[in-house]
Amino acid sequence: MINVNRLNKSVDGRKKQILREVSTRFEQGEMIGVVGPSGSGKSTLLRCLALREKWDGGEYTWDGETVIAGGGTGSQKYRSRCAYLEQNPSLYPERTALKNVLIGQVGQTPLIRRITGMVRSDDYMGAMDELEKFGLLDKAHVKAGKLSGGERQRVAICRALVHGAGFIAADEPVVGLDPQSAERVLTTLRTLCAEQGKIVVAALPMELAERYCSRIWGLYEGELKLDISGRRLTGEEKRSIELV
Ligand SMILES: Nc1ncnc2c1ncn2[C@@H]1O[C@H](COP(=O)(O)OP(=O)(O)OP(=O)(O)O)[C@@H](O)[C@H]1O
Repeated sequence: MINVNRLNKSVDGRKKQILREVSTRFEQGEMIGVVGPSGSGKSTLLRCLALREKWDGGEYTWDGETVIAGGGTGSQKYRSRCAYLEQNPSLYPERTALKNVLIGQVGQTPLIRRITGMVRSDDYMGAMDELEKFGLLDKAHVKAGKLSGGERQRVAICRALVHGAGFIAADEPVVGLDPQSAERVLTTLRTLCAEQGKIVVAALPMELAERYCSRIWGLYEGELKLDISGRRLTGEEKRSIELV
């Protein structure tokens, strides 16, 4: 169980408030779609939840353990359990898919390992197993720069899992993908929740959140205005977050 109590976030020396008093709780196995108009704070919320941004105030607990109390970014111990997937995953283009999976993501793996690319041999088997599960075995030795957008997203998901992420925050993970690749990425994420108890929070267009997520959060001007189970939004709900 992850508990968020009164998360506040501002920028520009606290002049501009981006997230306001966001409180919620969620559990293993949930796939949550975050919807809202442009600028409503979706990316900021994801980065705060994945401990990639400093909180101005609020409390964050995981299974009763305090991650953040009264603001801050939390410790490396918790940061390494979260993955933050960007729209265009930042893979090393000249390194293979396998190597990208092995050496990990900023915030999740130590700097020395990312620079040198040093890996342990048992990690190699784990990474190959993960790539196989995601239908990427034939891409393991292809340079990341030569992969399609959907393949890159799936490599980034594998990388997160190999490095022990239990919580994945995905910022518009299917932007720019063709419908088939988008479906594959979202089905992959949904399977991780259903079968492995991972938690995924993803900023998505409303129609995709309605179709793939078990729960939907609606943000408007930094406030969590909607928190409903995954289903079609009513007209009133859409109007409450100005998505009509
Ligand atoms: N570092 C920053 N400095 C100043 N303003 C910022 C900063 N980060 C975000 N903002 C502003 O905060 C608001 C929320 O931004 P955020 O990217 O979280 O929204 P979003 O809902 O993800 O938007 P979009 O759907 O367009 O990606 C926007 O008005 C944005 O311009």
